[in-house]
Amino acid sequence: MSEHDSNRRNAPGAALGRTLIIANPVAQSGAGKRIAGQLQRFLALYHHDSASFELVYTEHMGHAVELAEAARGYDSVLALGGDGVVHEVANGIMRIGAEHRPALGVVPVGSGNDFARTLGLDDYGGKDFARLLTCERISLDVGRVTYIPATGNEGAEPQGCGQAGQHCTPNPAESSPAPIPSDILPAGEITGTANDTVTEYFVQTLSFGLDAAVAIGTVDLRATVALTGAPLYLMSGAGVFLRSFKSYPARVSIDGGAAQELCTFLMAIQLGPTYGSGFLICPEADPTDGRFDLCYASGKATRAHALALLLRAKNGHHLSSPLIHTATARHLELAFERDDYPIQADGERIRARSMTVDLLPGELTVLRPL
Ligand SMILES: Nc1ncnc2c1ncn2[C@@H]1O[C@H](COP(=O)(O)OP(=O)(O)OP(=O)(O)O)[C@@H](O)[C@H]1O
Repeated sequence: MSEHDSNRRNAPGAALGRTLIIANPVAQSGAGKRIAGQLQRFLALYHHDSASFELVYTEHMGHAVELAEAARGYDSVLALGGDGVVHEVANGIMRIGAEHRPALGVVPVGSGNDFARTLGLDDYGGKDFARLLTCERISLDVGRVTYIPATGNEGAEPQGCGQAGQHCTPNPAESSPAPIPSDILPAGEITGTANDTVTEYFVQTLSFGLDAAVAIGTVDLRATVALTGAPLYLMSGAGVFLRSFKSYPARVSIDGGAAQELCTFLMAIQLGPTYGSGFLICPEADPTDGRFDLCYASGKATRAHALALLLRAKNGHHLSSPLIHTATARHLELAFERDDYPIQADGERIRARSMTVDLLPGELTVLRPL
């Protein structure tokens, strides 16, 4: 190898190779566009070969899936935005055959940034671009969820859960989730023929129940309040606990075991340890260990008790409660009593009556800053 080649290989940014940056201009209330411009200027000044970077802006929800799917031939795709855009870019990349799949990198400019936190980018201020150029390629596990999209109107109100108590028999008028516009399409790919089965991937979190309602609630809230990060999630959480507190009866089978009837107010299936902008729901979760970490609540809980538990999850202190259960898994079958449960994958809403969840070990190459 010549000295020139060696310098080039060790130059900042060499690990990225030919790179497509997919930027959400409206992420974090418009900060996405400003930070993408700053990144472009930084790369033009400091990178050894600025021609190997291309920047493209998303124009609408779901666009990042299409842009990433078309990135075959690139070495890396950087998702600039929040967890929603990371989710879409990951889904686009996963549609590319494994041998041609670019690596996923993140420039976190969002409200939650939980996937970035898993990669050690929690103190990223949107300006530390040099860190992007010194990174390593690692293989991370990916979650795959398969479901038939639901319309959101089927099923009776939950009838309660035996021992679970008052919280399982809510007043329907105060507890029905807001209807979801029909133009919100899943990030996943329609793979079925008869039933339009959707296959969708996630890189950080899949959950249903009150925690998912809080994440979904931030979407509307951020349009009206100038908050981001944990304060945004706490405000959304206050609304959910005041207006929509209830449990979500579900039938859950883990790794092919007998189905359990759960009356739970939350169930999280995690690849990384946090969701909801840093809530440490599964502190031991590790996206390189080939398994999901699960956390679910089961048993009688009042509204105040459930709220206290969720707040304690900010630091992982919820785990000492007898209501909280943990497990690990590679395969889950979930069936819900209704098809309008709040369900989120990396913060994006899914609407389904049942779903199958599988772990794909080491399927995604990810750029982790050193
Ligand atoms: N150009 C666009 N116009 C409107 N919405 C868009 C556009 N590009 C992407 N979106 C949608 O914006 C939503 C949120 O994007 P993103 O996750 O990047 O930022 P955020 O909401 O600020 O952060 P977080 O997801 O971490 O809370 C996603 O559902 C995405 O599909």
